[in-house]
Amino acid sequence: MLRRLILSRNNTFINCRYASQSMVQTTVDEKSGIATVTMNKSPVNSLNLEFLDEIKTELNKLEKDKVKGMMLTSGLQKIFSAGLDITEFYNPNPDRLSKFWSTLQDTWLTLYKTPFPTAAIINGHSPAGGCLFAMSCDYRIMVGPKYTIGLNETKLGIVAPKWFIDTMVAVIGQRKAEISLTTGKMYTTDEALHIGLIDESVPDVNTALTQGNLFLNNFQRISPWAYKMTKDITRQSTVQWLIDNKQKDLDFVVTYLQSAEVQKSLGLYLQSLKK
Ligand SMILES: CC/C=C\C/C=C\C/C=C\CC/C=C/CC(=O)SCCNC(=O)CCNC(=O)[C@H](O)C(C)(C)COP(=O)(O)OP(=O)(O)OC[C@H]1O[C@@H](n2cnc3c(N)ncnc32)[C@H](O)[C@@H]1OP(=O)(O)O
Repeated sequence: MLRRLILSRNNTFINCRYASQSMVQTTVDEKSGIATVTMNKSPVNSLNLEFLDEIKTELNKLEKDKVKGMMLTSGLQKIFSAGLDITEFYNPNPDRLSKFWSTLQDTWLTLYKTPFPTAAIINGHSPAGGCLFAMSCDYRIMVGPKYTIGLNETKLGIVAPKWFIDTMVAVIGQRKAEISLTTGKMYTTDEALHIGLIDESVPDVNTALTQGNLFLNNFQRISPWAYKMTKDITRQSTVQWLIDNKQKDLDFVVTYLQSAEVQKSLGLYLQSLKK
């Protein structure tokens, strides 16, 4: 791991930690203690095993370094994240599929439970797993108006797992989540703001980062212990369900994803993407 100091947008020095050929770049503003984690896996930030592992490792490092907050964003032009890498579960190797799903569970738990406040800077499309990661942050700022966000699993002929669904219910409520999930709706920025899936819509990424810093700076005046306890209590039932059902969730998903019917739907969906 290499470290260097670079000059940030607001002319303060930031501590930049990066690994050669890394898919995740992190900078930490020395003054505010706020980290920016940038996902950078071309072409669409699809979440495969190695990428998830890198994100999880980075989040754990930030926790160890006691950062004061974290913004999650994308280094790609128009995509926050295309969600889970479909090639991990289309014609999969069963061992790798198990490893992939356990890593997804652990990465999500790490992100959802961070002891520091988090903001998603959604600077591009954010379907499915991309939407899950954005919803797992404490606050969402999306660059409008061109991009879309949502849990579109039914459009792929698959079902969002219970913990994806519970995460969405926690953000927009049961009724809106049910409609969103069953229809696989991808919302425009304006629509997402209207239903509360995002907290702010802004015209460009610089404004999004400024607003993200503003949100995270609110916590300078909040006790970290009070913050963490409140977040733990609020998110407890969703987190605990997965902790208690990790193996069951894994076994079910691995079997379900390898069924002929699901594989057929995924094949057709992948073909439509290539077109
Ligand atoms: C009974 C059941 C009960 C309980 C449930 C139990 C189990 C459930 C089990 C499993 C659930 C699994 C959950 C999955 C959640 C997911 O995240 S699935 C992924 C969903 N993602 C998408 O649908 C996004 C698809 N992509 C797009 O819409 C567009 O690509 C995007 C808008 C992101 C970008 O558009 P554009 O810039 O035009 O790029 P391209 O479309 O040309 O794409 C570039 C290349 O990237 C490939 N690609 C795109 N997305 C993915 C992806 N998610 N995974 C892998 N590859 C992807 C695309 O094919 C192009 O490849 P090419 O260059 O043509 O080779």
